[in-house]
Amino acid sequence: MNTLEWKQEDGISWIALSRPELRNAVNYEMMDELDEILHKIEATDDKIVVMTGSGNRAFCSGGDLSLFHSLYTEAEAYGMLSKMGQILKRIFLFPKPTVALLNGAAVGGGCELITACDFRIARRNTKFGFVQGSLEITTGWGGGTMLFERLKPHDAMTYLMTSQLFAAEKGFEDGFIHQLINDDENLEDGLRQFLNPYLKQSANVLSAYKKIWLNKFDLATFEENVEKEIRNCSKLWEKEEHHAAVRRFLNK
Ligand SMILES: CC[C@H](C(=O)O)C(=O)SCCNC(=O)CCNC(=O)[C@H](O)C(C)(C)COP(=O)(O)OP(=O)(O)OC[C@H]1O[C@@H](n2cnc3c(N)ncnc32)[C@H](O)[C@@H]1OP(=O)(O)O
Repeated sequence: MNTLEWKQEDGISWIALSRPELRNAVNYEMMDELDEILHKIEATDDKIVVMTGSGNRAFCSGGDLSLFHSLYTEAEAYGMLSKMGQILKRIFLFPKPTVALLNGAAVGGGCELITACDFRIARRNTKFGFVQGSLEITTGWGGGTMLFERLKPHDAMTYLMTSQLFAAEKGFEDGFIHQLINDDENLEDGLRQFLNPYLKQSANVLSAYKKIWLNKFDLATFEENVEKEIRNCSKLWEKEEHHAAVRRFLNK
């Protein structure tokens, strides 16, 4: 694995996004490795999947703009967006409970990635934000559709429409972040404290309850809405406003 680290410990499968020099931005290799590792984890008797980032600055900064800025047309954008969209759907529908441990900022597609997880845990004052609007696009990996399954509609619309960065405390108030870890606490210890009651259960019990949660979904409509979201983002991607916004970021 070049872009991820995977370890299994005490019933937990840990996945760490590992491109800290680019704030764990997602490239094609990371997508392929994520897909491979999720397949492997599904076959283990691990109870819970924890996804985190390497370094202490970012969980994930979304798509790798230095790479994806070369995608110009709607069709080119759709190819990348739908590839990662499939992986986010896989995480959202994963048969074991999934947890995003925010070691740092989760922005853009990185915020979509944490939304695909069942639980989110963050150190106080960690920032998260669906900043795609500031790049003249919308969520493009399915995270917008998934957010409406995690929050009250008004809060989901505020997160998406304002393109703002929020502190973890705001997410905790809204029920998006499920545990805040204090600055003087070790991040992993704080996670284990949150997970201990879950880890006391068997893998079968945990996956059975995850299945009950997923059974409520009209899967066909969910998948259709994710596809529409990806198509919408692809259309906006092609516009000059988006390309100019990405150039501004890369030339900052
Ligand atoms: C559907 C998803 C959607 C898509 O793929 O279409 C996206 O996700 S679009 C990308 C949206 N993401 C962003 O706009 C986030 C951009 N990054 C940031 O806001 C910051 O980097 C932050 C808050 C994540 C971390 O800030 P910090 O001050 O700690 O770091 P720097 O900004 O100085 O960045 C360090 C270094 O990393 C490079 N970098 C950061 N994010 C990306 C990225 N998404 N793609 C490519 N490169 C990224 C940044 O340019 C710096 O590089 P350097 O060569 O050291 O200047």
